[in-house]
Amino acid sequence: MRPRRSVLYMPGANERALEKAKTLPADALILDLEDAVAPDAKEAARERVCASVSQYGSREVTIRVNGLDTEWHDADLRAAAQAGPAAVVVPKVNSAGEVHNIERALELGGAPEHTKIWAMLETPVAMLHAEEIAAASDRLTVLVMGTNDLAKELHAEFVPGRAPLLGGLSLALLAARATGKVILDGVYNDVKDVEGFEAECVQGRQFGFDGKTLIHPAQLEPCNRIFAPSAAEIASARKITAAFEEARAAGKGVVTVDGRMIENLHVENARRILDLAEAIGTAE
Ligand SMILES: CC(C)(COP(=O)(O)OP(=O)(O)OC[C@H]1O[C@@H](n2cnc3c(N)ncnc32)[C@H](O)[C@@H]1OP(=O)(O)O)[C@@H](O)C(=O)NCCC(=O)NCCSC(=O)C[C@H](O)C(=O)O
Ligand SMILES: [Mg+2]
Repeated sequence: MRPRRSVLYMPGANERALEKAKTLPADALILDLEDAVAPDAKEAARERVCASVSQYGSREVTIRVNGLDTEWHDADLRAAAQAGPAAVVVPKVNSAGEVHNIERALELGGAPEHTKIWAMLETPVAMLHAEEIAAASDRLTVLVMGTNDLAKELHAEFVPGRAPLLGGLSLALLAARATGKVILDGVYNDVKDVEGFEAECVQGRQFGFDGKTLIHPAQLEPCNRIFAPSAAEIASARKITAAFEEARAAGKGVVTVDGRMIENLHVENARRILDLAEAIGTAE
């Protein structure tokens, strides 16, 4: 299991941020060629980003290309295919057909097998097509929420608790889980609002997101903490797996732990928690 609690965007034209990220505790990075890069800086950013893919140690490094309907998309995809990041992040994916086109372009561009597709879901059409997008290709491994664009398209307001976005978030989560893909929550724009950010991380985790996309280094620590299993969750998961194994050895399929019924499905969840803790390095 690969942890993707914290996934930090960095503007591809910002040399300082690209350098700084080499020391930051992000599980994954998105080197951005899209929204965070001005039109006249797109080509220089593409060159810089592609040249720096291998410089981030164990962090999972991805490149966000410009959208399918832009003049930069084809050249971005060709360059990214050659650079061979862990994934190409594609904004505003709206259909399975678009995923197939991206897949073909990566193959034609000579992308290595390990370069996957992360599709951004950020339009009303994408929400309604979430399952077909998620299921379109084995190369597509991660769905990424684009909540700024989604709010804009919906004419929705940003409010604590995100009520206007919950329908879209739920559809995307259902699609991810139905197709066995990882799913990342959208960004929180107010980098100074620590309390609001933490509340949104907790909400995202409760929803079932695997992690959250971020825009500022200060968001890393709370995000890593909130999306990691707590010590109490790890202890409980250990107790559940141990009790269930004991029960199985005694020929039983169900057992109680601390007064609660435990069946195979709870054990599967406990194992997922232990695998994640192991991958993060907090299992002990
Ligand atoms: C939001 C920012 C513009 C704030 O920048 P700034 O005011 O420079 O921040 P600080 O002065 O507090 O920075 C402190 C140091 O941290 C480095 N830094 C800042 N941000 C990053 C980053 N993202 N990655 C790595 N390092 C970063 C600064 O260089 C400072 O370093 P030092 O000088 O050594 O102290 C800025 O944070 C920023 O640009 N963030 C990313 C914005 C971005 O990428 N936006 C696009 C992606 S989000 C999106 O598109 C959402 C989606 O599509 C949707 O629809 O929702
Ligand atoms: Mg967007």
